[in-house]
Order: sequence, then structure tokens, then C-alpha cells
Amino acid sequence: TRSTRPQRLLNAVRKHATRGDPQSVISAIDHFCRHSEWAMNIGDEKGSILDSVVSELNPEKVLELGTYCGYSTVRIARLLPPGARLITLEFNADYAAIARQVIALAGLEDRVQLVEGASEDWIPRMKEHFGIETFDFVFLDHWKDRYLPDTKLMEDCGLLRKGTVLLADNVICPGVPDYLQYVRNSLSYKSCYFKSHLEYTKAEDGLEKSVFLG
Ligand SMILES: Nc1ncnc2c1ncn2CCOCCNC(=O)c1cc(-c2ccc(F)cc2)cc(O)c1O
Ligand SMILES: [Mg+2]
Repeated sequence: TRSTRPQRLLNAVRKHATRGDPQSVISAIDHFCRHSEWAMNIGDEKGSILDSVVSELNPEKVLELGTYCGYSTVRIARLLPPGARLITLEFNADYAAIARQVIALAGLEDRVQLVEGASEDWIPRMKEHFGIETFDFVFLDHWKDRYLPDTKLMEDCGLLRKGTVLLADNVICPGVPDYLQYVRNSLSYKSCYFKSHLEYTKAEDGLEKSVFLG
């Protein structure tokens, strides 16, 4: 059977990256997506904005919604101190299998926990199953029509604390209008927009950073 795009992306990482070197994994994926096949990783331009938000925050407990091939998982985990933990949720089992291998090639499996399943099923179980009180940082990059309901679900489950930072990908393309309207108008958030481009293209896209005020 024909290989899938995530499998071809993993092959490119195996061929060009150095095991245990996260930056080489990131560069191999960006090169593959720019010169071989587009894929829905956050990419290098928006990825640099993600890096700066994570570096400034220095989070201990991180949640990522939507792993895909693990590109942003590696970008975030490489900036975390070894004691920190990143839980990443991926719905698609094939994507999850690829992401596990990408994360292992980067040598970051000690601080990453990849969980297969739907965000709405796992968010209510974070406390009892993972012993998580609250998250310091949440990266939203999954189904665009789940950003808002899952944010409300995280609020209801008490997973956000005063100062928790939410960073949302694709707020322009594909777009998350209901989520944007909520975080920009709610008195419980301080929100700002980082204008950028859709990964590997000239189309406009951007990230929305929203601080939960409690
Ligand atoms: N744990 C979970 N719970 C629920 N759902 C889950 C889940 N885990 C995964 N999923 C399923 C959704 O995963 C992928 C979501 N990402 C995107 O769809 C995406 C699309 C584009 C894009 C595509 C085509 C264009 F023309 C222009 C832009 C760009 C991006 O940067 C994107 O991130
Ligand atoms: Mg995205």
C-alpha cells in the first residue's frame, strides 16, 4: 500500500536528523514540508513565536491539543527543563504512531506523554489520571471547532489558574472565529494576536495568546 504523508515525513527525519538533537528534527521536518510536501505543522515562522512564548513562560505543566507528527511537541519540549511535563493529545492513531517516533528521535520522550483520544474525553480526566492540578501552558492546534468548547471544558474542570497561558494556532487560517470572539471579549482573559503566515506559505495566519485571569 502507498505510504502516507506522515510516514514520508518520518522517513525524511530518519534520513536527515541526528538522534537526540531536537533542532535537527525540527529542521528536517521544515525542509521536507518546504521542498517536498506541505504538512500542517505549525512551521518555522509561527514556531519561532511559539518558542518565544514558551521560553518567556518557562512552564512546568504543559498540555498540547493535537499532536499530528509531533513537530510542535518537539519545539515545546526541547525548551522545557527535564522535570517539566508535556501531555499531548492526538485523536488519530496513525498520526500518534508517527509522533511517538519523531519525539523519540529528538530524545525528548522523558518529558512528553502522548495520549491517544479525543480532547473532550481526556480533559475531564486530567486530574485523576495524570495527577495534574492545573496547567501553566496550553497549546491549541486540534479541530478548530473544538477550541472554544474545550477551553470552556478546561475552565469547568478547574485546569486553568490565574496566569495560565493559552496559545492557539490557525486563528485566521483555517480560522476559529467563535474562539477568538470569546477570548477577546471575556473578562476572564487578556488576549493578543501575533500576526504571521500559514506554515510554509504566504497566506496570512496567526497565533492568539490568551492569559486566564481566574
Ligand atoms: N485530541 C484531539 N481531539 C480532537 N481532535 C483532534 C485531536 N487530535 C487531533 N485532532 C484532529 C484534528 O487534528 C488536526 C487539526 N489541525 C488542522 O486541521 C490544521 C489545518 C491546517 C490547514 C489545512 C488546510 C489548509 F488549506 C489550510 C490550513 C493548518 C493547521 O495548522 C492545522 O493545525
Ligand atoms: Mg495548526
